[in-house]
Amino acid sequence: MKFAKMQGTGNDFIIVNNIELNIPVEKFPEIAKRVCTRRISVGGDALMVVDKPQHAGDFQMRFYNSDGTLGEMCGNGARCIARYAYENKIAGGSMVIETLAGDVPAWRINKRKYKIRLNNPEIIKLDETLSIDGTAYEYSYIELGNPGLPHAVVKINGLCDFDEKKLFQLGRKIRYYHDFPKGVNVNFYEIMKENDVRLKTFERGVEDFTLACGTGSGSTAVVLSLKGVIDKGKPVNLHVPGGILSVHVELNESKVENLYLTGDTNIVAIGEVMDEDLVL
Ligand SMILES: N[C@H](CCC[C@H](N)C(=O)O)C(=O)O
Repeated sequence: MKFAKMQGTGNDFIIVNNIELNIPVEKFPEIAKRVCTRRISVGGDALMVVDKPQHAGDFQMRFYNSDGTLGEMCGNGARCIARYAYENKIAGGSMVIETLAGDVPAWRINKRKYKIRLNNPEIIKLDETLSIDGTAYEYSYIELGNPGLPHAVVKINGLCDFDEKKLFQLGRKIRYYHDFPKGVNVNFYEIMKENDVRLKTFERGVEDFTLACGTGSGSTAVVLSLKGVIDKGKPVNLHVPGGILSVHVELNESKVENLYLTGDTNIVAIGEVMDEDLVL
C-alpha cells in the first residue's frame, strides 16, 4: 500500500490515495488502527484517505483517528493533505477539500506552508461549568462545521508547569464527561502575552495529548476572540508542543465570518507499507 507520512506541527498522519488504491471504505477503520500503532506498524495520530470528490470540491478527505474512529475534520490534517494533493497533481495551489464537517478551502502559501479555512462554528456555548472530582472548571464548548468536531476550551493557570500526569488524568476525564454525547477534544490553554496563547490538546480518538491540533487551535482562538481576551483584528499565535500555529478569526459583531489556520507541513516519508500483519 503506497503511502506518505506527513506531519504538521507534530500532528502526524499516514496518507493514502484511494483514487488509485480502490480499497473498500469499510476496511479503513481497521487499517487505520493497525498502521497508526506506534512501534508495531508505521505509527501516526491518524490515517487520511484521498478519494474522488462527491460534489464540486477537488477531492474528498476521509479522516480516521488512530483508534479507527471517524473524525469529522482535522485542521492539521487538511493542511497536510492539501500539500499532498498539490504535489501529486490532484489539485492546484488553491483547492477545496470535501470533509464530513463541510467544504474546506485550502491554499499553498509556499513549499511548506499551507493555509486552510476552517469550518465556521455551528455551536458555541461560552462560560459553562463542569465538575471533576469535586473541582469546578470553567470551559467553553464549540463545534466547527456540521456535523461539527467537538471541542472544549479550558483555561489552566500555570499550564506550562502543570504536572503532566495530572493533566493527562484531567484531560481524559473531561474527554468522557457525561455532558458531551459525542465525546470531546479538550484544549487546555493559558495566555502568554497579547495574542500569544499556550495550548495543549487531549484528542478524542488518539486518547492522549497530540503535539498540535488545528481545529483545537481554531476553536480556542474563536472562544478567546468572543470573550474579548485577545485583540480581535490580529492573528493569534498558538504555541503548541509541536511548534506554532497561526489562526485568524474574522468577526462581524459576534459572528465568525472566516476562520483561517496557517502553519508548516513536513513530508517525512514516501513509500510502501510493508506491514506483514496488515490485512487489506
Ligand atoms: N488533530 C486534528 C483533530 C482530529 C480530530 C479528532 N481528534 C476527533 O475528534 O475525531 C486537528 O488538527 O484538527
